[in-house]
Amino acid sequence: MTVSSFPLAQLTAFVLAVLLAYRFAKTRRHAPFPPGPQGWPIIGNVLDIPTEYQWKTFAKWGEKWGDIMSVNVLGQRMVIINSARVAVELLDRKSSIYSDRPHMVMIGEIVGWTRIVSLHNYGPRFRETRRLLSQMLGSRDKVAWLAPLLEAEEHRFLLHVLKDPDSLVAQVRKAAGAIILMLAYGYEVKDGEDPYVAIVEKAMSEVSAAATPAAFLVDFFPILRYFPPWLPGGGWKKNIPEYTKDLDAMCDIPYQFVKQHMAVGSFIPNFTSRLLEDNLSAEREQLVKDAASSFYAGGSDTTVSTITGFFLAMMCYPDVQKRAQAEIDTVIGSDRLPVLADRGRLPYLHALCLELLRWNPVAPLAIPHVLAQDDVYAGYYLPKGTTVMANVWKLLHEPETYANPFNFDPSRFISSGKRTAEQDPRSYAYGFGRRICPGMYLADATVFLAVAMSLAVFDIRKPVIDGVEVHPNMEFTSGVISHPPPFKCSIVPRSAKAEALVISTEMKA
Ligand code: HEM
Repeated sequence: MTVSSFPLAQLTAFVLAVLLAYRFAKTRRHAPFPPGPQGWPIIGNVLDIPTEYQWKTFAKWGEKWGDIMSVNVLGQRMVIINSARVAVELLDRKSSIYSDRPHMVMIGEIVGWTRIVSLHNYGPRFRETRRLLSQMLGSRDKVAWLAPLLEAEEHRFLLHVLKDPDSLVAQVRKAAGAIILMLAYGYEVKDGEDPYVAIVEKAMSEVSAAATPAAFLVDFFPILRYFPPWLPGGGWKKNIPEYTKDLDAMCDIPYQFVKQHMAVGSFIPNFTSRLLEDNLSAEREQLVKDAASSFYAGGSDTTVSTITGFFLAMMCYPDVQKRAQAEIDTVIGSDRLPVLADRGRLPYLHALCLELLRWNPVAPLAIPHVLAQDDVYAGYYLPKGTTVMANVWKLLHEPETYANPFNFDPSRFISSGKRTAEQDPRSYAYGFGRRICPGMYLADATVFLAVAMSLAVFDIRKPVIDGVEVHPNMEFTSGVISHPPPFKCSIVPRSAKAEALVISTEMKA
């Protein structure tokens, strides 16, 4: 093995060099692209793109190269948008051609995640899945019908946090999973370890690790998928069987749960059951199954980041917390918990939820879009197949749009006297055009309930350890989904009455 691996390594290197040279030669034939940093021959800007916090580097590059710029990644062009104007003009207004997704060979094609809507190409299957999701979640009014379920789940969350404040993040995660599993499959999550939550969380953690840009060379050179695993550099293949098995389990097991319960006539109506009532073709059944899994894929980790970030923000900005609590006390009082229908009467709470979306956006670079046909914009040539990334983080920290953008200040979204409210961050935080987040009304409602209910009953403070107040790290993580860093937090009931309210409400829930 050791004797033969040297020529094999050389052979692999040779084949890669040929592939790179071919890609480079192809690229040079193209007309001018939007400007960007000078890259190296063949590999382009690969070495310039950091592996972490890419949105910060892209924002800095934007100062030099402008609102629309481009880089070359191993011969593939990637356009970066650093302004709201360009994002709206391309991704919203020309959405019919800017709504494809990157071709992810490893996680998408080989493991099979292309069955989930976020990785669907723009086409009939994508449109049908979006139509089905929209029937349930596509407007504020539709989500208002789900209010009793969301409120019950957030009540349960309060009780679990009351009993064990140190398990905050686990409880946020569990509540998000419980909402999705109930909506998609009518499945009620058990207390303690839940087997269905474990199945979906495992598949989700695998895809988030594998979906990191440039994680696999095969995404750039699809021919590598046909190389045997024993060649040098073939180690990426070893996880494929496990990843595929876990994805199948995530899609199949909750779906079978619905079918079994429908067969005996005992089920809570849900997204899947509503679509399974007629006799379906095998193809249609597959589509319904995959659409239901898309709920979890899109909604499990995202609201978790925003709600956990809320607890971090409240510790660090006690004045904001006091003002929000004062609003609840005045408008709702202390005899009941806030509900979704109260939102219109709680403008500061509403503004607080907007500021959470803006302050540290959950998806700082959204999900990349891909251009389906050649386009020309502002004199630049953008060929079919170009990956287009909107730097959502930059759009939401633009000083011309948001005064003192690094301050956490909900009042920026409230008009007063001569001051007009700043741009609603939901215009960008949920993405763009035909790919805009299909769960945004659900996310909006879930975040509002978690924030309003928690502030109604808890005081959230920095922990005191050995008599010293501990200041948390505030730097959110890097990644497709950005999370608050781990932190400790003191969560105590605001009063005996608040505590009793949590306990009694849970009994009703
Ligand atoms: C605070 C919470 C959330 C935020 C900030 C958020 C944000 C986003 C963003 C930025 C995208 C990419 C849009 C684009 O490509 O332009 C997206 C896609 C998606 N989101 Fe959300 N999301 C959230 C919650 C949810 C929830 C609760 C669901 C559950 C149904 C969901 C389901 C999806 C799906 C299925 C996609 C893929 C859509 C597609 O590719 O067509 N999201 N989301």
